[in-house]
Amino acid sequence: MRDTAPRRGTERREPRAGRPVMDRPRYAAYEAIEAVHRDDAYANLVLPAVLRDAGLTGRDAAFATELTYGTLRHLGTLDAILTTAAGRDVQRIDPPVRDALRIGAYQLLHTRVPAHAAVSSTVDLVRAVGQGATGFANAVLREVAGSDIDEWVTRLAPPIETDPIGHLALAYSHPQWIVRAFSEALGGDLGETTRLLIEDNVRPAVHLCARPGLADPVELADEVNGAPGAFSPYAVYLGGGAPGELAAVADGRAHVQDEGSQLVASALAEAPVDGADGRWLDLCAGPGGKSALLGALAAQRDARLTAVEVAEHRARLVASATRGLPVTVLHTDGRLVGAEAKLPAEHFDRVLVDAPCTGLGSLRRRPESRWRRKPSDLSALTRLQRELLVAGLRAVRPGGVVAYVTCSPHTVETHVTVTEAARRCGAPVDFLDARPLLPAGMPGLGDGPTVQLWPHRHGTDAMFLALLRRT
Ligand SMILES: C[S@@+](CC[C@H](N)C(=O)[O-])C[C@H]1O[C@@H](n2cnc3c(N)ncnc32)[C@H](O)[C@@H]1O
Repeated sequence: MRDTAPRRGTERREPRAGRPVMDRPRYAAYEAIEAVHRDDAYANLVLPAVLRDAGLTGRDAAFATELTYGTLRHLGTLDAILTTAAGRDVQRIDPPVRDALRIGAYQLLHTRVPAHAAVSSTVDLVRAVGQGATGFANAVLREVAGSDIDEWVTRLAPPIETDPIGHLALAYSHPQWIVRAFSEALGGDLGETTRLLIEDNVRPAVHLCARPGLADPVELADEVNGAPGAFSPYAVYLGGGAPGELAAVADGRAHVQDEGSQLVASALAEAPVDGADGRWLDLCAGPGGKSALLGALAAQRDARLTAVEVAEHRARLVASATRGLPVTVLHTDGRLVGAEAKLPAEHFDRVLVDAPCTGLGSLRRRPESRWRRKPSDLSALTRLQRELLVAGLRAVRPGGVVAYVTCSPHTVETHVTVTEAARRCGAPVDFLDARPLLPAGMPGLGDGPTVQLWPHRHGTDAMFLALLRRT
């Protein structure tokens, strides 16, 4: 098979003049995926701009979105298949041709697009972006189309009996270290791990938070053609459409927020504290989703939230997300509790430490992130998590409560961090059972005292919550 030599440069590539431009949804998906790989861009940020520039709306935009997100999620498996079909490592294929082939293979193996349409449209795409590789692309795609996805997995994945992690990683397109971390957090249950991996490959519904005191979730659900959430009293599941265009979001009655994030923030607000309850602190606030919910709850209870964020642009996002609410935004390092006048020690009644983390709990929302994250990210992150939680435990007064939250179920970021911070903080702390602070009847919350939410159990991101009371 013939291939073109890898091309240098990162310039934007347009279809070559004089060539027919293939259908716009596929080209839009190609542009978005190329930007993700070339510029380390985020698909959820780059795609809306690509769709707008291409003038795509409705079904065309939905198809381009499916191709972009689906191809990026399934990249690991698609690359293994393409490597076999091409007879060479996929990394050695010219990047534009490689991305086009990935989009073609995704259509062949994961959509109802007829095989001839998937092949011919991809060959058109390669003709526009890949200079002379059409014969190669045609041959590779015909090879891919010769088997369905189950046959490919049977052929390429190691046996589940001898290498369960390797098998699941290939079958459900996740890096092995992430499958291992999920399996460990799920107590080694491979059935549950499989259900989680499947859920990570499905695009989740957008959740809104109807701000308490400002919007009623049932009325909001009617207004946006959505449905009230299953668990959070503030959640509304959006049926479709762009949340940014909703009047309720524009006028501050609601904001976009995963239901799991709503649940952990409201658990902190509901946790019992002894005595005064007017000083609340969010130590890692950007971009401000949990600050907005806590701020709305604080407004109903005559409390005030201090929202701390170290990154200036994210501190501005917090200010904008909490406009009109009793929230003071501080642009500073949360670890300065006790050293910064506005962050006195032993001062706050409720403290949220929603620490920076790997984000392994929200892979379904960020299709490229599973391929970007590395196990080596863990050591710097867990150190920062521990330091921030120690600072949070310094900030809370005796009798007050700290919530430690991550959007990752990795046990090193959850149990290990919490245990270490509690040991090192130098103050007496007790664990509170977080389960009774989540809605009654919520299934699958485990043995406590901490709570791990899961996409496959609860339809939420995999949020972890530990509640610590300063004694
Ligand atoms: C997981 S995010 C918080 C999400 C936020 N609570 C929300 O619901 O929208 C973690 C945030 O902590 C910020 N951060 C990182 N290091 C920090 C530090 N030393 N002090 C304060 N904020 C920090 C990051 O910039 C990031 O915005």
